[in-house]
Amino acid sequence: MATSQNTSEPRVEIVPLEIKDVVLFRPGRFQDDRGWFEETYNARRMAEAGLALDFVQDNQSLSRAVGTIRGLHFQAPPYAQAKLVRVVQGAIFDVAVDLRRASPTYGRWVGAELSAENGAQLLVPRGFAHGFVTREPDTAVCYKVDGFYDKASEGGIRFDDPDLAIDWGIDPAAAMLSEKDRELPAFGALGPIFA
Ligand SMILES: Cc1cn([C@H]2C[C@H](O)[C@@H](COP(=O)(O)OP(=O)(O)O[C@H]3O[C@H](C)C(=O)[C@H](O)[C@H]3O)O2)c(=O)[nH]c1=O
Repeated sequence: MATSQNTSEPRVEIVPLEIKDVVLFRPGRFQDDRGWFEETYNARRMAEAGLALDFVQDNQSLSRAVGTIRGLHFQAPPYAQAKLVRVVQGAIFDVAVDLRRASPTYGRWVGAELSAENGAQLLVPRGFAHGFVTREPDTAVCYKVDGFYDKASEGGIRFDDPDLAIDWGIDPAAAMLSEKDRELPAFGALGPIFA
């Protein structure tokens, strides 16, 4: 009978990004001959890393086509949401846009490659718009939010806004979008939503 060997101890890896409040990290995987095990979320470890949030809802979406873009979305206060995003199947380029008027990085975006393979997670604080483009077919994205869904407070910005100039790595004309996302307003049309 084969027995598995535990070949490595995981450690949380935090990768600094250009917008310091958006955090990219990897919880760490216990690798052995069978594969791996990972604590994908641990409230105590998040608190120890200074990333404590009270998540109240888990979401999951499946996007079948490569080049599917979901976003850029946010919920306005008092229903703003921080998000902890990870990919359980496939891969995305995940993007956060700083909408906090008082922020030195207001109107700036930051992105990271998240995949089932790399196990990376992106923590997007309240005050940001969030969106992603899929890099593989049948990509499943799971994310925790710290505020309940509130349709009336939903807002968004069109993915190809020229002022944001997000490099999605695809031809914008080839993007798969929902009708809702095709109709999203320009960044310049946003009012003062987040202080
Ligand atoms: C977000 C959400 C949606 N819905 C319903 C509303 C629609 O009938 C249906 C699809 O919603 P939507 O087209 O907004 O789904 P996405 O385009 O994936 O939106 C999400 O994509 C980007 C990347 C985000 O960061 C947001 O969390 C979220 O806006 O699910 C719910 O019932 N609860 C929810 O929390």
